[in-house]
Parts: sequence; C-alpha cells; structure tokens
Amino acid sequence: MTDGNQFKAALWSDIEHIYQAILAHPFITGLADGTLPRPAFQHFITQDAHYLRDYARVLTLCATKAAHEEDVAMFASHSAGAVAAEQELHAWLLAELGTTADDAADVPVMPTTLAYTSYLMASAYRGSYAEAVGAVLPCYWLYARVGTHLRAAGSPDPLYARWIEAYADPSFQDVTNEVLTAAARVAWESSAGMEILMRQRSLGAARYEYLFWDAAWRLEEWPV
Ligand SMILES: Cc1ncc(C[n+]2csc(CCO)c2C)c(N)n1
Repeated sequence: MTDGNQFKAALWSDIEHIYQAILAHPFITGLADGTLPRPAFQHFITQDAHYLRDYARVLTLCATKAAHEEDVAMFASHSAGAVAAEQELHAWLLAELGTTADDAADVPVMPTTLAYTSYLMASAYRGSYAEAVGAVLPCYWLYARVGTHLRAAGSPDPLYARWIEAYADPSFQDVTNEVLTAAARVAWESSAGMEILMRQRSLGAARYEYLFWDAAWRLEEWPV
C-alpha cells in the first residue's frame, strides 16, 4: 500500500546504518587497501560458496511464491544465471588461492553461514512472497552498494580487485534494480501489516550480511 519509491526509501533507511558499519569494517577497508589477510578472504569465499548453494534454492522459492509471471521468470533466472556467475567467480578465486571448489565444499558450514541460510530458508518456506522478497533483498542491495563504493578506489591486490569488479559491474546493478522493482510492487500490493513483516525480514538479513563479513574477519569456527 506504500508508494514504490517511498517504500524503497523506508527499506534503505532501515538498513543504512548497517551499510555504514559494513563500509567501516576492517574486512572491507582491508579489501580496498590490500591489507586484508588472505586467510580471512579464503574463509569468506569458502563460506560464500556454501551460502550461494542455499541462496539459489531460496530464489527458486521466491519464484514459486511470486504472484506475477515476470517475477517468477526473474527469480528463476537469477537462481540459474546470476548465482552460477558468482559460483564461477568463486571457483576462479579459490584456484588463485591455491585450493579448489571441491576442497572448499569439504570445509564445514560455519555458525554464521548456517544461521544466515537458515534464516533465508525459514523466511522463504514459511513466510509470504513479500517476506521472502524482503529477506533476499539486502543480499543484492548491499553488495551492489558495497561494490560501487569499492570500485572508486579499486584495490592494489589483483585478487581483491577482481572481486570488487564483479560486484561493481553494471549487470549486477541491473539485477539489483529488478529485485528492487519487484519489492516495491509487492509492497504496494500488500497490507500495512505485511509491509512491516517485509521490512523486518530485510533488516534481519542485513544484520546477517554484516555478521558474514565479521565472521570471515574473525576466522569463525565452531567452538566445540
Ligand atoms: C553473504 C553474501 N551476500 C550477498 C552476496 C551477493 N549475492 C549472492 S547471490 C546474489 C543474487 C544473484 O546473484 C547476490 C547478489 C554474496 N555473494 N554473499
């Protein structure tokens, strides 16, 4: 029931402090100035490979729940295409780091990865289409914003520069805008109560986005 642009502004104002905290995080500043220790980057890419497998499934659930055919096609194509592109990037980065996607798959799923993917799965399985879209949106939006922010300075480290390029790429900004358009429309078609749930799902996912960087920085493992 809220106008699309107003709703997008409300969603962004909910998560902007998290975006600012991500930009200030030593993982991100280290990517930009090249000081990020390789083990933290490798932890991130390895956990992200686990994350992407579940994320692709969550996008197919969004496709299943969508009311409009164009949203069905969009989420199905993102699940098949956009996630595959990221997986290719990860396979390349893992090879550069001296390991393989197969070996990375044998590394356990760490606590924050499991918590975030479980949150996404629960939102998409149990929630409405609006809640599912709210949960997947920060993943796109924060990466598009972080990528654009980092591109300005690049990175002296060629591996980190390659990662930054992927998320600053205009095609990545396009897929983000497609999901934002779908989110604005579903809000317009939803009740005020459902809009609140959608915003809560988005805020929760944005918090996990911050935690995901932080977990890699801490080289998070299961304590027991
Ligand atoms: C923790 C984490 N959050 C977001 C992304 C970015 N991302 C992953 S799947 C997808 C949708 C289609 O490509 C996007 C934007 C990531 N890689 N890892």
